[in-house]
Amino acid sequence: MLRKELNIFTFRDLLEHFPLRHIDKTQVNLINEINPETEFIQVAGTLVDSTIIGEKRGKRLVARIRDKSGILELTWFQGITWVQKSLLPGKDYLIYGRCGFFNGRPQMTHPEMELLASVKSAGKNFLEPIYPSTEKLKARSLNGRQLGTLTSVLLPQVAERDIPENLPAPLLQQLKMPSRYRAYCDIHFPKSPQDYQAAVRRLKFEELFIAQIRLALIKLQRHRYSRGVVFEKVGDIFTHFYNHVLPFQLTGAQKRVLKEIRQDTARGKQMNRLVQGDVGSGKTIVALLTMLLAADNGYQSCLMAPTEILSQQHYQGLTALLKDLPVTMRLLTGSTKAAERRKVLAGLADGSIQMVVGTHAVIEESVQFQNLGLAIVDEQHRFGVAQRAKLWQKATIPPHVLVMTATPIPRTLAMTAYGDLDYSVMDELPPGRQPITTVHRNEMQRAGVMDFIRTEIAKGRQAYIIYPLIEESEKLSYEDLMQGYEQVKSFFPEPKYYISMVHGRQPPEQKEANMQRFVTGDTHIMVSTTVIEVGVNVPNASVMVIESTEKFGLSQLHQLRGRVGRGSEKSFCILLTGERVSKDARERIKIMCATNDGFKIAEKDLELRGPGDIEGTRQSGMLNFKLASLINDKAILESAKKYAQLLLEQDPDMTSADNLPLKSHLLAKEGKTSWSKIS
Ligand SMILES: Nc1ncnc2c1ncn2[C@@H]1O[C@H](COP(=O)(O)OP(=O)(O)OP(=O)(O)O)[C@@H](O)[C@H]1O
Repeated sequence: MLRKELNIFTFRDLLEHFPLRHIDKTQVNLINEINPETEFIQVAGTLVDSTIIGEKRGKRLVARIRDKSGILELTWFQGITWVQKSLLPGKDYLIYGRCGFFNGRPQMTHPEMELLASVKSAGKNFLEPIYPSTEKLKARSLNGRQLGTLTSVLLPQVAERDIPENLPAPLLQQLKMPSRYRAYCDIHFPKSPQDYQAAVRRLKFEELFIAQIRLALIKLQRHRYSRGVVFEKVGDIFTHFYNHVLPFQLTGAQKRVLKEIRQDTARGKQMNRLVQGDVGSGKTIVALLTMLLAADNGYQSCLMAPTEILSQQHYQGLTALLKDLPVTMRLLTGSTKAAERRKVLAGLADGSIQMVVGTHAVIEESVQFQNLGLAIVDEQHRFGVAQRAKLWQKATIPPHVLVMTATPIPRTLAMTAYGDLDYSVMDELPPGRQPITTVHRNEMQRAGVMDFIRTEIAKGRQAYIIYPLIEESEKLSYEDLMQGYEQVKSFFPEPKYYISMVHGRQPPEQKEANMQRFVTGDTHIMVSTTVIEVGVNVPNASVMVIESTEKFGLSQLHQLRGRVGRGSEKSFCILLTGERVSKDARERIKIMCATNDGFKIAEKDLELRGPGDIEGTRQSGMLNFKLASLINDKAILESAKKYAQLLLEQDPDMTSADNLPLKSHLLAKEGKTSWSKIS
């Protein structure tokens, strides 16, 4: 039962099934004293009766408890039959749980219940642990409190040597943390709230510290043992481009990142850098300058984008900038025609093509480079780690890898999910950009929104109207899009207005042609699904209308909004919804209207959804912590990172006596025998 319900297989699993909270058993609330401010309550009373009421989805079990001051209703929606069987009317119970109010009366849903007699006879600690449990287990006398009985029997059998220390003693002393054994005892059965806090802090630190050590180690091993091609000079191509072609001054952030890349690529080790830049922060030019650096040093480079459209756009933009330079760039995607493909492959193999832009077609087996020195992945979270790894195998000395992402990730998440990469942030927008004004409008205000688009078009601007199409195959949203398109056409009739439409069901050439008409300004409005979400650059577009905003997540909304405000004109984002909007969607809209800062939005996204759902981090097992939270434990994480780095700086092989226990713990955890195998 424990296995099935809680994944508890061993004694260790039980020890690591940590309590949710502790309750002070001496504190009992009287029913008539409960008020809406009381969150958790503990009541002692007699079970009056229990009845199953309602039908189908409304079916529930309601029981009544009486103490000397009044009656309290308890409700269950799940495990109804199990629970009713276990309840004994006329007996005294101790009841614990979160209290709500319904029709002015206190009510508890799915409370913890225990016979008062058994609580008294057990004579437990006064700070009693409450464990996560399930309705099935509760009905089998293994509720959140009773699980504690199992642990209280187990823990005294466990000796200090069974839970050996894994952190270095000097570190524990410095941070005034309890031993690992003490922490395990105190997290279950603390003598005081302070002991409990100290235990939790120690165990959270341990989790985060070990994760940070592991990440730092991977990075360290790469810096130590990897070989990388050397870009030793800034040559004529780069210099000419920088002085004569580059159409603007680089921002401070662009210069800083370029400098970091210069350092990485000059030291004979493989670069593995993640550049995280907010939408429109100018990552493409940094990519191009790095490719020029590779060319100056006689190396080929490739730039991979997540979609055909983006590859084509990058290719067109970059070749226009390169036209007077002695380098050849080609495009290679899934839809490259066979004859052209053969030419590109031959050119890459004999070195006559120095740069290739494309989709993941670039990393297929058949693509051989003469001397690939740099691979840039414009990731936007669509390329998996496995694909990146594939790139590295293409050359005897692996190429430098630069991953660029336009989805800002909160610092805590980045430190954990990308801690093994070198990491730069581009948090500065090019000068002259005006903040985008974002507003929320509902269906009733649609005509006003269309009028607004007309006034912007009259000023020479262009507009996007975006529909949610979660899956391109989804019939319903496809029909929505088509209906929307007809509606937009009726508001904006030809020949005064022209509209482009782009969606995933179109053949690539048609998609590209429609896109191109919008890019060149031949059409005024782009009606599209989220295929334009990432990377499209039309600086003249000043209005972004998002239909059914409630269906989009925050980071997606931010990406979409980032398609406007890319020139010097004032831009607007209009978030359209139906009249009724869920609380969550309202919260997202509020954040979007309040800020344009992708990093702030990412923080909020993390708070609202938790780390497991944040885009790009899903595959990362690194984020599954038992106790630590990347939202609430920022300070512990920062300190774990600091001490992990310090430790490896002082003792990179962990050979000192103090660090040996940690080393063996890590190796055991990884199932490895030697240090160099951790990767
Ligand atoms: N330093 C700069 N000064 C002025 N304009 C710049 C600068 N850097 C880039 N730009 C321009 O800003 C626009 C956005 O740049 P780019 O497309 O590289 O952004 P990005 O970071 O890739 O954004 P996204 O991820 O949203 O596509 C482009 O039109 C580019 O030419």
